[in-house]
Amino acid sequence: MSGDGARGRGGRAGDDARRDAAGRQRGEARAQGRAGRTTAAPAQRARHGDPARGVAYDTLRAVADSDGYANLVLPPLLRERRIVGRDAAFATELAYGTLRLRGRYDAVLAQAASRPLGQVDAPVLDVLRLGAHQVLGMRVAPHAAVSETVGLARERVGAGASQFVNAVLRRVAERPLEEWLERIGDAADPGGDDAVARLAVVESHPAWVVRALRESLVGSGRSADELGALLAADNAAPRVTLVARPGLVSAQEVTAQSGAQPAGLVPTALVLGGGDPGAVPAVRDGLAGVQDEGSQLVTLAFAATPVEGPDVRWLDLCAGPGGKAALLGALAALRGARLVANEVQPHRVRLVAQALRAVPAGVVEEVRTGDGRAVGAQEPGAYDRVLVDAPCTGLGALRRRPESRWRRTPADLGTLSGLQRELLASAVAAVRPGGVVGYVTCSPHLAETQLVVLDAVRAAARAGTPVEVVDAVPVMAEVAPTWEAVGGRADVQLWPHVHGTDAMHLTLLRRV
Ligand SMILES: C[S@@+](CC[C@H](N)C(=O)[O-])C[C@H]1O[C@@H](n2cnc3c(N)ncnc32)[C@H](O)[C@@H]1O
Repeated sequence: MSGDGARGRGGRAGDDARRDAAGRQRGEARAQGRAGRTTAAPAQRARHGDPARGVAYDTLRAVADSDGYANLVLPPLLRERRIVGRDAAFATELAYGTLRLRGRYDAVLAQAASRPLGQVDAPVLDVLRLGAHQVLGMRVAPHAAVSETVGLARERVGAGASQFVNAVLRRVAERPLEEWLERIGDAADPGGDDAVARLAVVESHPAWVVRALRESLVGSGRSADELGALLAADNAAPRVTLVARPGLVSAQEVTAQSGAQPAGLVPTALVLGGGDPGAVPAVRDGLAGVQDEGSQLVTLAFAATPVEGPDVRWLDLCAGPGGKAALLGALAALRGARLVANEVQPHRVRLVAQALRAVPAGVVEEVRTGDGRAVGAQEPGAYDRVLVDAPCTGLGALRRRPESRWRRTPADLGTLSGLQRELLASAVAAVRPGGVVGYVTCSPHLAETQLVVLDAVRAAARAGTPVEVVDAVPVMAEVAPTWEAVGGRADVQLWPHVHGTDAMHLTLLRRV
């Protein structure tokens, strides 16, 4: 099951061996009584209890109270409190894992608690969730997970609540994960005929997301039987993948600097075994970056698609924060092309400029702030290639954004797919006949992928700027030889449980 997967994968067993029974790290120095696990002063530790658990709790509260994003809230808190190394890794797994598996743990807690969860104050419920993840999803000894979490409750939400937390977590710790999964699955699906309801609670996804992902699997030529594996993959921490930007740095150089090893699908992608990617010299200098292998693959495939005629002016229509733009910039430099990077949000435009800092002078024609929907009318037929990496629900990157599955609603689809249609229509107008448009989402939802493309092809014909779908199979054979096309489809749909990437979608279109 994914909870086991989350703790079993990623080589954390070594870390676990070095923690004491309370989930605390026992480095050599600490074991010899020479050092604590953080740089916080002893007085501060005594006042604030376990800093790693405290930071995970504060992250959950910020996500709940201020609509924060865990991946934006947690890193600065770790820095501020000088929590580093294995402590930081422990806090990160505790916060992110708890957020991903919230639905599963709430179902467990609902059975273990003496009162309905709706009557439990939100801060107390967050403490309980953190405790449940330590007991059921991490290798923390149950008695220690309970006592440390009770300590956290006493400190943050009061003595009365801590007794309640103690009682509930003791009940949670009475059964192994597998038994809880049976129980919560049976409670959600008493008749044994509602696989979606069972998977939703066991694999901790909203039911509408489970249904949508099942449709996406089937619609992209895969089997609905893969659904459980897909959901489980969403619950595992993603590996950290680096991109060695071609022409700026070689994969071998990045490996020599970081120990990162080939990811497997595309030659630019390397998996970092551990450590801070920002400390790798090539990353610091912008020659390499942190980028999911799926993002690299769709960018490489877009750039490798043949255009008819000149191939000198490229546009990245939705460029922020600039990961794909930086890879495109590196490729453009090698191929004698120029790149325009467009983004609507000014603060993200600054990130694009930063991402492009290592691309040779003269290659980046412009990094601009603008509404991509207007570009087709403003610059008709002005580009040889246009990439539309569209704003989307992110349902393909749920493992990376731990809270997002609980925030998204089906209503988001309506708003986003309207915007996606407009952006794709603008891209089609901005590319010249013979040129190529790449339509990319980090969502596999059919309403954001195949349906948007279908409408765009029809709309383009009506608008007098017809396009055809380009078969991605020969392009993929060139950029990712191990990739296997499914069901004769011309587009590309990647999956975390199959490819180890985000569930990125790519359709290639050519103006005729
Ligand atoms: C999926 S992200 C792009 C990620 C980026 N290509 C990368 O690899 O780093 C979508 C981007 O589209 C931007 N966006 C949203 N609406 C837009 C519009 N009307 N015009 C241009 N960009 C837009 C968002 O601000 C966001 O930065």
